[in-house]
Formats: sequence, C-alpha cells, structure tokens
Amino acid sequence: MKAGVIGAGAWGTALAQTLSADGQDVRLWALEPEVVEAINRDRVNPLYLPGVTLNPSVRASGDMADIADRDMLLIVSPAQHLRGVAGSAPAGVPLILCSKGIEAGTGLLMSEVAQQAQGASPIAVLSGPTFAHEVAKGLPTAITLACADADLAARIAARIARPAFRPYISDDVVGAEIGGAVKNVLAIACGVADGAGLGLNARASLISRGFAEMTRFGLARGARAETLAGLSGLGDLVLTCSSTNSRNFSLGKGLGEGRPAAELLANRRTVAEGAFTAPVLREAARSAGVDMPVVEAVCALLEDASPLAQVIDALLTRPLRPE
Ligand SMILES: NC(=O)c1ccc[n+]([C@@H]2O[C@H](COP(=O)([O-])OP(=O)(O)OC[C@H]3O[C@@H](n4cnc5c(N)ncnc54)[C@H](O)[C@@H]3O)[C@@H](O)[C@H]2O)c1
Ligand SMILES: O=P(O)(O)OC[C@H](O)CO
Repeated sequence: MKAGVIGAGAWGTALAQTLSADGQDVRLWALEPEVVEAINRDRVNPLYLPGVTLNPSVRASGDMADIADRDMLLIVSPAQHLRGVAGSAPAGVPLILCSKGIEAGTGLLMSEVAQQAQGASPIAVLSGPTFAHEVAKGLPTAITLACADADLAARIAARIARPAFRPYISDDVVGAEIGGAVKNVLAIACGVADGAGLGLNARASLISRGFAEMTRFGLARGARAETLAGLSGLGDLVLTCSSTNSRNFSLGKGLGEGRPAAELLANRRTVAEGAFTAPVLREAARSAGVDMPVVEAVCALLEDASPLAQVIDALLTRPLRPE
C-alpha cells in the first residue's frame, strides 16, 4: 500500500519517517509552506520535529493532488481540524486516523467526524503510547490499530509494522478512540499534581482513578473494557501521565505552578489536545450520567473557575465510597 500522511506536525512527520524506513516512498502533506520547503530541501522538519534527519523517500507537498495516487492515508492533524483536513483529502481510500480528541461543538469521535467528512472511505484508528521523537528515532513502540474490517486491518498492519514498531489489531474503534482522547485530559491532571508538588502518591491515584473514569465513560459509549486496559487506553495514560515530554502533562504542570491557563495556551505552535477535549468530554459525560470528577477538576482549572487549592480540596472531600 502506498502511504500518504496528512499533517506534518511531530506525529505525522515521525510516522512518515517510520513508514519510509524500508525505502518505500511516502508523501507528507504539510500545511505550512516553510515545512514543505525544509523537508524537501534539508530533510528536516524544523518547526515540529527538529533534530531528525528524514529519509530521502519522504517527499512533502502542500497540495492534496500530490497524494491522489496513494492507497492509504494517515490523517494526523489536530483533532479540531480533522473535519476540514479529512474533507479535503482524496476520496475512497482507507483513512487511518491518528488524531486524539473529541470534536468541540459536536461531541463526535474522530471516526464519526471522518465518516461525515468522507462517507465513502473505510476508516481505521491508530492510537497508543507513542511519543513522536522516540518513534522517529526507531525506539521500540507498540500501538493499537483498530478497524471494523479485519482484512483491511491485517493489510494496514502488515504495511506499517517495522521491527521496532508493532501494531496490535483490534476491531474496537470506539474503544481505541476514547482511550486516546480521555488520557490527554487526565495527563493535564497529573501535570497539575506535579506542578503543585502533590507527590507521586497523588499521581498514581490520579492515574488509577482517572482510568476508572475512562472506563466508565468508555463502557457507556460502547467501548470494550479490554481495549481501554490496552495500549490505546491504559498504556497511553501511563506514558502521558509520567513525563514532561507530554504537551498535556506540561500544560498541567504550568497550571499546578499557578500560571493562568490563558497564558499557557496563548500562541502555542504545538497542540495540547486535552485542553480542547476536556470541556466537550465533560458535557458528554454529564449527558450520559457518567461521573468524571477528575475531568471536571481539569475543566475548572482550564476555565480559571476555581483556585487550585479549592479544586484539590473538592476532589479530596468527595464522599467515601467503594473502589
Ligand atoms: N506528538 C506526538 O507524540 C503524538 C503521538 C500520537 C498522537 N498524536 C496526535 O496527533 C495529532 C497531531 O499532533 P502533532 O503532535 O503531530 O502536532 P504538533 O503539535 O506537532 O503540530 C501542530 C500541527 O497542527 C497543524 N495545524 C495548525 N493549524 C492547523 C489548521 N488550521 N488546519 C490543519 N492543521 C493545522 C500544524 O500544521 C501541525 O501539523 C494530535 O491529535 C495528537 O494528539 C501526537
Ligand atoms: O504530548 P502529548 O501529551 O500530546 O502526548 C503525545 C502522545 O499522545 C503520546 O502517546
């Protein structure tokens, strides 16, 4: 399968690098003309993945017509831009969605957005614990590839697998998407705990109780528990909640240090998806009757609705209950 990658941020660039590791040509669509130029001229993406020399068979373009001959397309835009980007992609080829989030305004998962934007294209989801700079360096990584069509999943998996990049196949598309979207919000919470100096016990409790929230929400939306406990759920939650390499964790750390959300979110070049997913996740959870107190707390901090001490206190003084 000839691969095209749409979106040349850190993750799209790392995926293009991985897919071209065996010399196969990969086309990478980039929004910014300076990224197209730098990749084709200098073999580097200085805005989003500096320090990685890209394989010669990665060719960048700003024109969707240049990926019209591809027979699979990885969509790697920020979640809030997926509708527009998928809608302008060539039609009829499998779309592999790599963005993690829930669409603001509609509450739709990425597969539902892509379905609306490109009804005729088969859809798969690629999600898991994957820091882009590690994947680009060829460090060992495992990831979930979810697709309702088992034959298509097997063909995509065979095309994207590398000795150190190992896809595990699932047919639970919704489960894979919910894990990736919810973990970003929980990573903000763990960053807050770090920034506020709450200690490692607090972080472990947030991961564990956050996973309970992810599971409740996922089950209410039809996800399977084993998917949520797999790479795209718990695996990615543990990764993102443990490192300042995560943009979401770093955003939370800033909040925990007492910096205002507006300042932390202003003029960002890179995306911290949890900030966009948090309010729409809160609304979806409330309307499904799912209790998500950690998500509620993250929203309160992002909205500057309550002081940090009060938000922490509200979590700690909830009624005692069975685990
Ligand atoms: N970086 C990672 O390690 C990683 C790993 C797995 C999944 N993801 C997911 O991949 C998605 C993309 O993240 P990233 O890290 O590659 O991005 P990034 O933060 O490195 O770069 C931002 C991206 O947003 C794009 N962008 C900005 N404005 C846009 C617009 N108006 N329309 C379309 N695109 C626009 C930029 O061109 C760029 O590609 C996110 O959903 C993220 O959660 C990231
Ligand atoms: O930097 P983050 O927080 O967007 O996390 C990147 C990836 O999603 C980790 O799997």
